[in-house]
Amino acid sequence: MELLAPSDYSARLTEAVAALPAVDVAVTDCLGLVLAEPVIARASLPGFDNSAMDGYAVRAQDVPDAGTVLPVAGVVPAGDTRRNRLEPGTAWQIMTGAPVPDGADTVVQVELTDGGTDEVRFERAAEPGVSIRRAGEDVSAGDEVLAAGTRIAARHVPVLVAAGSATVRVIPRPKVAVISTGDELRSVGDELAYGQIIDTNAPMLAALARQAGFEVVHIGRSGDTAEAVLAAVEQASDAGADAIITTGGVSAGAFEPLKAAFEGGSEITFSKVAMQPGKPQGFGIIGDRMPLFALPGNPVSSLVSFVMFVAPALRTMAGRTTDIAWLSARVTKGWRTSPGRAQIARVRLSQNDHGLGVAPSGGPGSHLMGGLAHADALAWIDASVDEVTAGDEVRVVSLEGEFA
Ligand SMILES: Nc1nc2c(c(=O)[nH]1)N[C@H]1C(S)=C(S)[C@@H](COP(=O)(O)OP(=O)(O)OC[C@H]3O[C@@H](n4cnc5c(N)ncnc54)[C@H](O)[C@@H]3O)O[C@H]1N2
Ligand code: MOO
Repeated sequence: MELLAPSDYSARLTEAVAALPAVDVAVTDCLGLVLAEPVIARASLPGFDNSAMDGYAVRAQDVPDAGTVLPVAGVVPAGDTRRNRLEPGTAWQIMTGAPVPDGADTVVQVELTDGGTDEVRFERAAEPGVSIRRAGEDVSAGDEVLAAGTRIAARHVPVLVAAGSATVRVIPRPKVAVISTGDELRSVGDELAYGQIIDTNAPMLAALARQAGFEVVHIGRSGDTAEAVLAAVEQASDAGADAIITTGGVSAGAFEPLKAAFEGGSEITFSKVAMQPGKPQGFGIIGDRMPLFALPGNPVSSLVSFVMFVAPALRTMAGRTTDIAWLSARVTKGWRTSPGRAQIARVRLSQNDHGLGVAPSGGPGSHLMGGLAHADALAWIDASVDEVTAGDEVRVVSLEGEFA
């Protein structure tokens, strides 16, 4: 079977999926989601002229000199819903955020006065237009405050909330189900007979999916028969999943349950990708538009496949970027790699005077979980390269964030 270039394989997956249908979500619950429509301000911001300082609202012309004394008409606290009026020759004591009385054209901060409550003495002449935050100077009602396609971050929340909509139309977070396959698998805490191992891939893939910003709705496991796989897939889809990730059973052994369940049908295509780890892959759309990613069983192969192929496709479903957040780093200690397949190497990053440095972390075996825990990034090494040497520039993606 011909080896596919990783980029071609990834494109095949991202092109086969689509953004989920938009839904309305409370503005307070939309962190990390992508706007399906622009957000239009229902109200101007600020909503009214208000004071930027604690002090006195006056007409500047009434405070022409240092030493001017004016009677204080009252106090305007923040939240005052009265429509106050300033009579010429008087002052209102005013607090930060309080509405400026009609007729006042400036605010003198309290530090420049004697702070009086019945009458107030000013230390210097007042300038017009000081310390007033004008209605609409930030946002005007009807303005587009956020464009469709914006992924909501904390910095967007104030304007989103203040703009006055209780809900926003967003693309929901894809719901993911994870299924591990293999008769040898047991759960953490179970007694292991000789030949059995703990299922590490299902918990790892669930963690990867959550780390990348998706929701996990089901974690299942299947034995090594086609019937068991099909039953597990049905359970995952009953759990409300938008996408299913399986691990194991996609290579050349005598018991390859994913292949047994789907090979020969038209739904899942099994491929070999020119990448190490992560060569054997399966993907297809099953039933009613359900993407199924069939990843290799070796734990590191599974992790690399998630970062390289599954996460970009799930991001497409979430309306997010397909791009992986590659950074450029300079190799500080070299390593050998076997040519023919792109190597996705486990590495550690360091910061040095020249920028980001990168060194290998552990061996290349796809079963090495201890070493994986010490790597904090993956480095892309082209298929044509057989030796990476100190000083080479390589692309790396951090394993700490969302990979995008
Ligand atoms: N004759 C060949 N053998 C293999 C080939 C090949 O091309 N020809 N490819 C190798 C490569 S590369 C990979 S990667 C693996 C992929 O194997 P499968 O996807 O079929 O996965 P399994 O055989 O089920 O398991 C492989 C390995 O990983 C362990 N495993 C599986 N699931 C889990 C889990 N949930 N948690 C922890 N560990 C798991 C499993 O016990 C095996 O050791 O195939 C190579 N073989
Ligand atoms: O492709 Mo396998 O993932 O090399 O170990």
